[in-house]
Amino acid sequence: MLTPCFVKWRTTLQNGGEEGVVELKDELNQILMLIASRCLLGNEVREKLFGEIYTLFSGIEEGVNLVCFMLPYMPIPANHRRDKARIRLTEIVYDIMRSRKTCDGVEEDVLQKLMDSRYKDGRCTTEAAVAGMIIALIFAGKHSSTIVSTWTGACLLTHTMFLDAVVEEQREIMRKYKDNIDYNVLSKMETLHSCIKEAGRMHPATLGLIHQTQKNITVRAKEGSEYGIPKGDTLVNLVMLTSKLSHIYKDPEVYDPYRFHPGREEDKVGGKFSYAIFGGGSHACPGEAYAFLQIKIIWSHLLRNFEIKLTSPFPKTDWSKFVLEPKGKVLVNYRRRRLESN
Ligand code: HEM
Repeated sequence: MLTPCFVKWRTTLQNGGEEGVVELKDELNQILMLIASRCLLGNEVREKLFGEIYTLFSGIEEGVNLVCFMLPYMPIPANHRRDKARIRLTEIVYDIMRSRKTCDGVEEDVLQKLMDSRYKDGRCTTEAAVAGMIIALIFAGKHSSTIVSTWTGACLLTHTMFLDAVVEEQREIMRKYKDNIDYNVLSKMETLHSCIKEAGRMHPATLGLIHQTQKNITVRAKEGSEYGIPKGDTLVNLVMLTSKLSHIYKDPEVYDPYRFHPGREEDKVGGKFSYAIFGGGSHACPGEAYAFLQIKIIWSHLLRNFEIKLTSPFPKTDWSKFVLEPKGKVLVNYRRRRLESN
């Protein structure tokens, strides 16, 4: 299903040549938009509307900063562009849904699943609800994955030991499975998986999680003291702090993907919420497995087909954004290669 996305992306990445310099965040954003539009929205978008949808989502993403979050209705250009983009995206989704209904077309994508879904009481989903859910899903799926895959690249390209380990893992995969990368093969890329997971821990996309307690609970601190929290209270987990707690993660400021491997498993030391990059509880991210899958597909493809070097300094975090992303341009030099399996 994803091969056409890579073919389309390769043309952009290569820009006609075998080597060059590209801005990594932008490239990853494009491939993730291609994947999202194929898997979530369907063929119509990827074939005919990709450029427009890409621009509209950039308009929405521009509105994901702290000012727009605190003052969502303030008449500033970012809020205006976000709202205009949302209206146009809804129109596009309505058109796709209506044309599928008119032509009796059935596609294999999430949009179709939402269109065919029913509420518990038997009612069909409304057009407005489907459009809202699909736009939210694309945003949730593409934006955070772009950020985590860019941090993964920046971390790997500056840590030779782990880059070599991931490349060796790809060689091993190629020896065994050639280029037949399916779901099962992706689940065998354990080193790459840990490198992505560790990039997420070091650079969490989420500033904090805000949840409301549904019942009275008791929380025990590490020294043993207990705190009662009444039902209805709002709790905030500052993920960028909790993912660096030194009694859970040894040398938390060091990029060390092996901390998740058997024998160490530091993400389990503090209980099930030690690793909260994807949230937790009843509102935990439902797209976690999908996110790992797409980031693994992208980086395994890149490492097998390109030699890549980071040419700009290691990026800083952009604290003005609501979803924390690498600040400024992340430039990489690429040269096409075919990774030899022996
Ligand atoms: C690396 C990529 C991703 C990261 C870091 C991420 C992170 C998160 C976080 C922190 C939350 C809030 C959880 C909480 O409040 O406890 C969340 C919620 C959510 N995510 Fe993700 N996510 C990613 C990818 C995806 C993908 C690929 C999808 C779907 C295609 C997705 C769909 C959602 C949805 C629908 C929610 C709301 C869940 C609810 O409120 O019940 N996410 N995500």
